[in-house]
Amino acid sequence: MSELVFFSGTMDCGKSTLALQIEHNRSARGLQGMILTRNDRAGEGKLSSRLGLVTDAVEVAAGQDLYAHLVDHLSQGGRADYVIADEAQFLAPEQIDQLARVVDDLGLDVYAFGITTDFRSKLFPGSQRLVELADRVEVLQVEALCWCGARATHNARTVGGEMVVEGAQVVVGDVHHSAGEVGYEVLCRRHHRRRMTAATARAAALSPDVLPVTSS
Ligand SMILES: Nc1ncnc2c1ncn2[C@@H]1O[C@H](COP(=O)(O)OP(=O)(O)O)[C@@H](O)[C@H]1O
Ligand SMILES: Cc1cn([C@H]2C[C@H](O)[C@@H](COP(=O)(O)O)O2)c(=O)[nH]c1=O
Repeated sequence: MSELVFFSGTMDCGKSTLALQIEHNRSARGLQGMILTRNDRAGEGKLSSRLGLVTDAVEVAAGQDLYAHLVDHLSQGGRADYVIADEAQFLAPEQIDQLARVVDDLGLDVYAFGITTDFRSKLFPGSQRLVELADRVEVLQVEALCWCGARATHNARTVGGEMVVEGAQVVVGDVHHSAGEVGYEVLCRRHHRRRMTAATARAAALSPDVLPVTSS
């Protein structure tokens, strides 16, 4: 029975790497996947991992009907044995419904990869729909860690190392970024709630206010 599977986790936990591994293992056995993505950091029509692997993908457009895309592809003699959708948080809820229809009506497995929540710890609409519709939600085994060593469960957006809570939901970026740029950092819930990033924790530790007071 074909399935819609949502592989979810924070940024930088290995989702795209797993997508590329699934693709590699299936293509090594002669299967052919339809690889979809949207707004990958490597550029349009790319699915990339921080381990350096990258493959070509179909860049999903806003409003594109993904079920119709698959039907057109197959009816024109193209082949698709399964579907991989990376950065699935950026898909519209309707597009997730179309992927569910690909599973149910075309009998293809669909593997979707994405972050569940945004920098304000609110669900992305596409991820919400995936949680609602997926046959399985899989949390990745490799733990991304907060600066304190706890499992990272939340994505913070940072500017100059400080966490921000205002701004557009979608801003493409990375956990590795230059100083001053908008970037991201994964945190545990406790430190996300306290808006405490690695940089602000370091600054607080160095602050004279928190140095132990010596009694004389
Ligand atoms: N130099 C490295 N050596 C080993 N593993 C690395 C290295 N750089 C990145 N990684 C691994 O790659 C993961 C990020 O993979 P990626 O697929 O890009 O994440 P995601 O798609 O979830 O944002 C990191 O959590 C880490 O496990
Ligand atoms: C938290 C958050 C993230 N994004 C963007 C930043 C990246 O371009 C992607 C996530 O990619 P990854 O492969 O999982 O690292 O999402 C965003 O636009 N808005 C956010 O709130």
